[in-house]
Amino acid sequence: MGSFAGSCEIVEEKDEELRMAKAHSGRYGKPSLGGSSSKDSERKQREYHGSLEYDIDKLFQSIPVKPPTRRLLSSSFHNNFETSASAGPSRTTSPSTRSAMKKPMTPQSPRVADSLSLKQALRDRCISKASEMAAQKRLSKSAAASPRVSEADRIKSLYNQSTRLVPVDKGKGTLVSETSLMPVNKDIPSTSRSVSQRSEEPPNPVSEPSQAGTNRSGSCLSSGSGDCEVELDENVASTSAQDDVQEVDKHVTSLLPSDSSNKDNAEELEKKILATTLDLEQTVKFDDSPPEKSKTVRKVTRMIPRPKKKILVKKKLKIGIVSTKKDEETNKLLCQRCHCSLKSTSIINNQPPSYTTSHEVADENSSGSCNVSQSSEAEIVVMKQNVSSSNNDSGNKFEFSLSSKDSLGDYSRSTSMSEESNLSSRFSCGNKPHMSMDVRWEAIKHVKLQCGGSLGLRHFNLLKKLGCGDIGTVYLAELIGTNCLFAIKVMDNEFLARRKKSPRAQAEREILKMLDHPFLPTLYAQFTSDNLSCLVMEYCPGGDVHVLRQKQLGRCFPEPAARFYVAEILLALEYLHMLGIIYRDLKPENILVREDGHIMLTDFDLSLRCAVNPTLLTSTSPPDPARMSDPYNTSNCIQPFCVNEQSCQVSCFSPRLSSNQQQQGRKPKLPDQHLKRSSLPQLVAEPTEARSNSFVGTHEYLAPEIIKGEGHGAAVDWWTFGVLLYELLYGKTPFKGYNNDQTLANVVLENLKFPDSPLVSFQAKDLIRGLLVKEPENRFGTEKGSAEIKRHPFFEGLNWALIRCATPPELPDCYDFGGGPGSPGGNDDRYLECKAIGDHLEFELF
Ligand SMILES: Nc1ncnc2c1ncn2[C@@H]1O[C@H](COP(=O)(O)OP(=O)(O)OP(=O)(O)O)[C@@H](O)[C@H]1O
Repeated sequence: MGSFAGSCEIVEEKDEELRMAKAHSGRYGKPSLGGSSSKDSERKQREYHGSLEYDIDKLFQSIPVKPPTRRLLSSSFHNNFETSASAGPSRTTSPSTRSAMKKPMTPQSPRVADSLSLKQALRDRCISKASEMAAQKRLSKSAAASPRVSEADRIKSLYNQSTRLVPVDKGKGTLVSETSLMPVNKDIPSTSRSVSQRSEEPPNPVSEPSQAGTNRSGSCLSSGSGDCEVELDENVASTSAQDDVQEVDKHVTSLLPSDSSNKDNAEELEKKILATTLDLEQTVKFDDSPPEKSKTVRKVTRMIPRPKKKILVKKKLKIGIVSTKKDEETNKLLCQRCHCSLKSTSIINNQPPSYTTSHEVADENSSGSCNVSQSSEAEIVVMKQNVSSSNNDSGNKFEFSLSSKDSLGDYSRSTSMSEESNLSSRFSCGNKPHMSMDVRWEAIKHVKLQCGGSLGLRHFNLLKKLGCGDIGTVYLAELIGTNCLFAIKVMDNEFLARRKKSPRAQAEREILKMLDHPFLPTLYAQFTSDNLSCLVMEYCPGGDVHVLRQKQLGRCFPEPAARFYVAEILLALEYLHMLGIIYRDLKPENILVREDGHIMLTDFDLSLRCAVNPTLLTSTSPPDPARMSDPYNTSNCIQPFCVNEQSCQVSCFSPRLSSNQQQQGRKPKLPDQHLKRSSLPQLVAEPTEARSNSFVGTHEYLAPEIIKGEGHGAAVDWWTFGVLLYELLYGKTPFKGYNNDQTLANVVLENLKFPDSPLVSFQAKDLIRGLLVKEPENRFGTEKGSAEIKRHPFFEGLNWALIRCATPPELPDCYDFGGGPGSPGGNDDRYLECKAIGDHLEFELF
């Protein structure tokens, strides 16, 4: 109150104060007696000036008093108070306000009795006003926080989830690599203390994820399409995060039930809180205890947005390669780093060139920076991998080594892991049967033969840059002396090592070597040249599906086209899962379009490798003739060139009945109605037990379990598959928010909604609904993998075995080969410059 009165009345003149003081001393003081009494009166006057009474009197003076009715007075005060309050401190300079304030200061002083009652009224009024304001403040807070108990509970539980150490499911024996779970320090009594203790620890630099990102510590995982992919670094403590943590604690505490009915406000606030919580979910790890008893070391990390151009390392490395015109006798390649020339024996009589370079040999023999000793002739790769197993506590890390005679993956290996039999059979395939008739194999073989087996960058004409990723740059290249085009991914080993991205590059390389599928890239060769690691892959001239979608009418695909693309993706994912590869980065940007319009899924550096145990689910029922006309039947192909998909899967991947089924002679549980009608066995090769705690992917495509940090497995690929289908059909992703945090919050909390337009079939929506189930255990595909998805009515009538012979959707005219040597736009003198701009490393071709 004092402050109210004071602030209201401070504008009045001094003489008026004096007058009031006198009146006051007259009223309450004793009569003055001589000199001492004058001193006395001065003292009293001083005391009075600082007293509450003075304030009240001042306030009183400012009010136009109409003695007959106290009510009127109150109301009048109220009005004046509001006026003055709204005028704020600037009242002192506002003439209008001042005049208003002066108004009550008319000479008509009220009588003492009136004054007392008025004072009381004023005091009451001020107190009630203050308490009213405080109450309003409280109300607005609590109203915003929790009008609906269920919402609050939901958020609280989400918060709790985020703060809980991921439980180990002993029954399933799934969780591995829980390296992100910090031990609980019971000695640390409070939240803030635990945070500060953490921040006192020496800063721990960003650490690289274990193979394929199986823990939460590590560096930013990204690929260059402008989306953000993040991987948490739990080792970086920050004091600002401490504030955030406390803020979230406060938020969550305030989410207690209240009686407010302001639902809209509350929802908005909840979302905000959730966004903060979610953000912190990524950045902070708590324990389960209530804040005041928190004992856990909080690990702070930061979401790192994925820029179009990757922020990498500060490095200035220039490697230039110059080649002279093709028809010249000597095809020179100049290294800009040391300006040595890479000699070529030229293209004489159409002989492929052969080059020698001193440091290329050295590079090939050096282990580089990625713990991999490489050469095009022989290679020993040591990989560590976290694999799910029934022994979930240990994480069951295993290690295996691969050796190769040939860079294309003819391996012999030694491993302690029995489940690898299927992997080894893939490795031994060597020359990619589905591409065995491909002229590009022949061309590569031919050049290798000519140059003594040591294929290098010098054998290629780099025609143009196709794109820049997080770990390397991809060029369109022509194998010199042939008309064969390739996409070459060039990665700088030193750079990768410095940025601790070598394991990602290695994982990608290893996965590429394993692949042999029409909808996945073929790796034709790999070599290391000038400390640059190069992967020679199949070139896709059709661009990516993201760009292709932008070119569609309404920026979305017609349903048949979308169905075609997702069907091919489904087969690719099925194959990857069979190999124990969880892809984890499905999005249109990673789906390239081949020249023939079919697709190719690329980019495996975020993929997780794990054990898989393909299981053949059989039925003992006799063959059902009706199934031959079953639209879901995939083996009724009459085309001579068609390989029966199911029998192929059986023979290629040697699935076996699960040991339980074999031992108990039990009839396996059938996956669905369609299978019940079928007598053919069904292959389920889903790595259902794989678990990772990495935070990887692209915001709009991240599965809820990744966001919540609950640990994830192969089901994330079925979630992203649902998001993909949605985006292809509707031209946008289902949970996109106005920023990344909002998107993450939406993924976890928002219900799936379908726009009214474009019109999409019930089947498509039904499939999307099944895939975008937030709980992975209830998600379509989780249990039986692609087998159950393929049988969904959305794919009715699709002949899976023949899809690669089907006519793809029509492509817009977007082929661009960039011109070859000698062709318009072609560039015969080539420079490959690897330069660093800030933190960004870029290879330039000019
Ligand atoms: N085989 C290919 N054929 C045609 N273009 C390709 C091929 N491979 C890659 N590209 C293009 O090169 C770009 C960079 O590819 P890259 O895989 O290095 O990066 P990314 O997809 O951003 O992934 P990341 O950053 O995770 O490595 C891609 O966006 C794609 O457009």
